Amino acid sequence: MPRLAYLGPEGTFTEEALRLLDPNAERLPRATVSAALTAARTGDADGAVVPLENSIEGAITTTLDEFAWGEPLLITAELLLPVQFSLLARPGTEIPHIKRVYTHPAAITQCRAFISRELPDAVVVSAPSTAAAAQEVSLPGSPYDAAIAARIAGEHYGLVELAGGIGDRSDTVTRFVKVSRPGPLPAPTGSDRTTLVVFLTDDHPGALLEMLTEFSVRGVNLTRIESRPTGDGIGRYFFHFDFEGHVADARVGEALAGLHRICGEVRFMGSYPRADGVAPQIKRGTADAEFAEAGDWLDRIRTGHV
Ligand SMILES: O=C(O)C(=O)Cc1ccccc1
Repeated sequence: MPRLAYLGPEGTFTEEALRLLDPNAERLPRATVSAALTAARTGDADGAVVPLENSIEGAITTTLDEFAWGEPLLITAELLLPVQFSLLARPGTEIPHIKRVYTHPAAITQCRAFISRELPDAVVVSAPSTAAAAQEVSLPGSPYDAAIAARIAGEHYGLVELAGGIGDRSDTVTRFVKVSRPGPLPAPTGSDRTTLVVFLTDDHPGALLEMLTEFSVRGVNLTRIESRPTGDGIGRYFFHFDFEGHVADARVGEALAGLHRICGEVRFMGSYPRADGVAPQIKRGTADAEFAEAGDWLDRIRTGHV
């Protein structure tokens, strides 16, 4: 039974994602994404489940930066989870009396319309997670009047639901990933995704285009690209890429090798099954068999067998 750390406490969306990814895992709640990843790195846990991005606000930057700067980890699975938010409070609280709301920043950005319509005068404070907010609000002396969290977190911490489905959109999805210390890769399934972090050592005109060209000429379809500051001053960035395919695919392997040749550092973050099961688009001339045939053709030339 794997032991998986996650952004806790009990009742977070991350816990729901973990239960779906690995129903048999032992769950080890941690207070932050960083603490969950540290547990995976040190061996306190066999792996971790953390949020990576959502369909409204984009990346969870703590996760991206941990992946780039921390000890290497490997993504082995992903999950897309539709999330529904509820306004939760101690029994007896009424919406007009709510002055201070506590929740995770991703919930604040996804419930903006509700907050400005129903709680225009409330101060909204960032919490380490939605369930941490619900837990805090449940304490009798809490400085907060309400939390925004999953309905189940309200049930868990003895809060009542004052409003449900309060997200700006009903179709919001969060993408979670399971990570472990580097080891064997999940086998290719025919519907896979690969994640990389790429650092440039030599900034010059066209550097980003050169990276993109490595994908483009091999027919590799990108599914996410993100730039993050390196911290070394304004204008200094590194890049995250997600794209279709598995590193075992010839076109993906060739693109990686090309990036390795032209970029400062390429951190391979894993090839793993896609949660949506979508098969990659394979352009003419970029299938494994076509790469193999072209390699054989080149060998014949080089060995004088044309
Ligand atoms: O705080 C949580 O419950 C999390 O798992 C992070 C999060 C917050 C809001 C939307 C999706 C994930």
